[in-house]
Amino acid sequence: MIRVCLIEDDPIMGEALVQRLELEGFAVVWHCTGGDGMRALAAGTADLAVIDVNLPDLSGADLFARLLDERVRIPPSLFITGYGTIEDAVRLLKLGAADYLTKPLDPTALIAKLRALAGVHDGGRDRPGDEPLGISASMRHLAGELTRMARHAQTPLLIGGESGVGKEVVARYLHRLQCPDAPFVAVNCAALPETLIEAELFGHEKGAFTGADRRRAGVFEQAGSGILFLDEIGDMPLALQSRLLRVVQGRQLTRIGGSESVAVPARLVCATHQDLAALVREGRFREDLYYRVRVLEIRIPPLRERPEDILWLAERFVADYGRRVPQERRVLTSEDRERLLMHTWPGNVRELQHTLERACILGRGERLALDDARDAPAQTGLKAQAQASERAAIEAALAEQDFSMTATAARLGISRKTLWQKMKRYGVTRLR
Ligand SMILES: Nc1ncnc2c1ncn2[C@@H]1O[C@H](COP(=O)(O)OP(=O)(O)OP(=O)(O)O)[C@@H](O)[C@H]1O
Repeated sequence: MIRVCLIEDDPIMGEALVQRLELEGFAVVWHCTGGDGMRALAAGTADLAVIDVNLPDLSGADLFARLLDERVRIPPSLFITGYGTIEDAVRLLKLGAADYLTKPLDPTALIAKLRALAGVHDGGRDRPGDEPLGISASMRHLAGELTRMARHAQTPLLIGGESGVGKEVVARYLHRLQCPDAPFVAVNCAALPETLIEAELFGHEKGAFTGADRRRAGVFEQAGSGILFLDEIGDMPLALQSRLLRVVQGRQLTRIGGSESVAVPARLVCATHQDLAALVREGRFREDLYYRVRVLEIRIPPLRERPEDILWLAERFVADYGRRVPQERRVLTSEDRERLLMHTWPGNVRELQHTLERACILGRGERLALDDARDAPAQTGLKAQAQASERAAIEAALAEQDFSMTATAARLGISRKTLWQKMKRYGVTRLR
């Protein structure tokens, strides 16, 4: 059983935490003053500590600093701060705290963090829909909304949010909640060649066009009664948007070259990092389709707006690496945590994941090489220079072509798919 030393002076909060922690299978010893807590930690009988920063006799931070001075082996410690600012958290992490939570305290988030620190998995993680999206209030709220939305299995949903925030992860979460045994089919409208999108979506009959040597079901059909995830819906060519609208409205389609109507029971979940309303105003996205696909709508906040998720995700990515490469298990130090919290993550979760993957690969022993990872794409050498100028050319062409994927790809003489892949590789987004 994991032993938790709880240092909390508020009697109501302390009692509630003891009850909840014991219910979750932790053994808790509760101390109401900093002095008592310090002596308990010095005795070395706890596996984890939960420490309120504001204690009557000495602050949680002072308590921690004194134990450090006395060279006590302090267990991984999670602080409860009343201020909720990153600066406070960073100060505590600098001292060596494992993590922090802000008041009002979310007990479920506390349990998740304690389990992560103790290296145990959530008991229910393997149940469908239980894999959490994050521990921040906004991601928990979003998970709750998805639970409600899962009950309306045919209503289209639009997921907005910057590139790399986890739109596909959220769509898959909805799928686990709604229909885990039905298909989940994902299509990226920006990566598909324009000439193939129609056949890919709606399928075709044998002989419908040159090369159509057999009947083929499109993704709408492949999704059956599951979920069809159309990523980057803002990049759907205008000509196809009216056809998509007809299918979404009538819930049936006709394959290219065919006449038979095929029922479409799948739920349509679209995603975009663009401002669809602005695309409508510019005449690049049909207004009627816009209203049709966003009957339900959610926006995933960028990582910088939910800093509580940064360390939680980071722990998961490092643990994932350890599972994949057991001979190279790495551990985040307090300096690593501090550095991760200070960065604003313009590339969101994807950037965090890639940074930690590189830091794990380049690390040694238990240590991650976070600095080296952040500097990895350093602009030295011929190859790096060629890549830097390729990236600059892509950014310039995108701006020149008003961020249209099709026009930019044509301007650069490459396919939309290649353009998409290069943008992903260089972390180029199309935000104005
Ligand atoms: N909550 C999460 N938990 C674990 N991994 C996540 C989470 N959110 C995002 N990721 C990871 O971050 C990466 C980007 O996520 P995803 O592809 O869902 O983002 P996106 O918003 O759809 O990106 P894009 O707009 O570029 O298509 C993926 O590798 C995904 O596994």
